[in-house]
Amino acid sequence: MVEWSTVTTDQSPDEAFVSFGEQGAQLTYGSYLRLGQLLDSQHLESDPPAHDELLFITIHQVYELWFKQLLHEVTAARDAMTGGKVWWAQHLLQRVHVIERVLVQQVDVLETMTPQDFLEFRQRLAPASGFQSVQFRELEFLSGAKDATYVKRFRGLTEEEQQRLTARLDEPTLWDAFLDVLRAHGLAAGSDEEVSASMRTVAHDRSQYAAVWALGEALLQHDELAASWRARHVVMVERMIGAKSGTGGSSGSTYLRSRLPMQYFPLLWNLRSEL
Ligand code: HEM
Ligand SMILES: N[C@@H](CC(=O)c1ccccc1NC=O)C(=O)O
Repeated sequence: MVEWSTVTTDQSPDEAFVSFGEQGAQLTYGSYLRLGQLLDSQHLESDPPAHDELLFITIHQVYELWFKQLLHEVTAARDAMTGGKVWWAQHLLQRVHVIERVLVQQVDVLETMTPQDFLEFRQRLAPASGFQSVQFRELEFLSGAKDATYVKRFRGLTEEEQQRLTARLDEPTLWDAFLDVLRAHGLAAGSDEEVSASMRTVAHDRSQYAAVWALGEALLQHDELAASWRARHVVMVERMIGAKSGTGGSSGSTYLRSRLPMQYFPLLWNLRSEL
């Protein structure tokens, strides 16, 4: 059997390890990832501490980190479409889909919490609510579902958050960028009727318009995955709080169910009826 001591090296294994990657600035795993800040950001409202509140905070923070990543990818995908780099937009949208599947599946983790255990700290949360997630709303606006009334309905936004949302209302959406792609391929994209006719052309001549068809399908997938998240969220909400009103002041599941039919790209869905 070969022992550590028989390995031929002019350094002991310990010294070799210590010297590895320590040139110049003293970057460490923890300093690079700012773990001091990150792991000191879970502050419970309940007192005495409710066991499940750490899970509740952690899961929301993980969602917000992924929302940040999604905004990064979706913005870049939009810009790639407008800039004529359809292949890059396609690549980024595939990543967006994988992250969105993770977001849907993550509901399973929170559903290991029982309604009784949630009620131990729920009353401490009002008037806060997921309704106030600025990044979630930014993603909706960026995807195509702009609704200025949400900016007014938000209470307690910081100046910076207000500006971020207003900026998203002013900037082009994924859908605007897709219309740029249609035009770049010589397809009309003025009115809804023109866009629908162009999409029928694309659908019926896929060998000619393969990249445009694939991009439309990637957008539809993004839309479908957002719908999946809303559907899982509302069922989880009914499991946790039934028909109670929400801490954010809405009717709760009735409000959330009214949001289920939302579509980012209605013309891509209508196309299915016209084929
Ligand atoms: C125990 C788990 C949860 C319950 C009971 C719950 C409940 C609710 C309720 C009742 C609303 C409607 C607004 C209001 O509060 O009046 C809402 C909205 C929302 N929640 Fe949750 N939620 C839960 C977990 C989550 C998680 C993990 C996220 C992830 C970020 C989230 C994100 C959102 C968002 C983005 C909205 C706004 C939806 C929209 O306006 O379409 N929620 N939630
Ligand atoms: N709106 C939820 C509470 C809740 O889930 C929540 C509270 C504060 C921050 C984020 C939350 N998540 C989703 O709404 C409720 O009515 O029970």
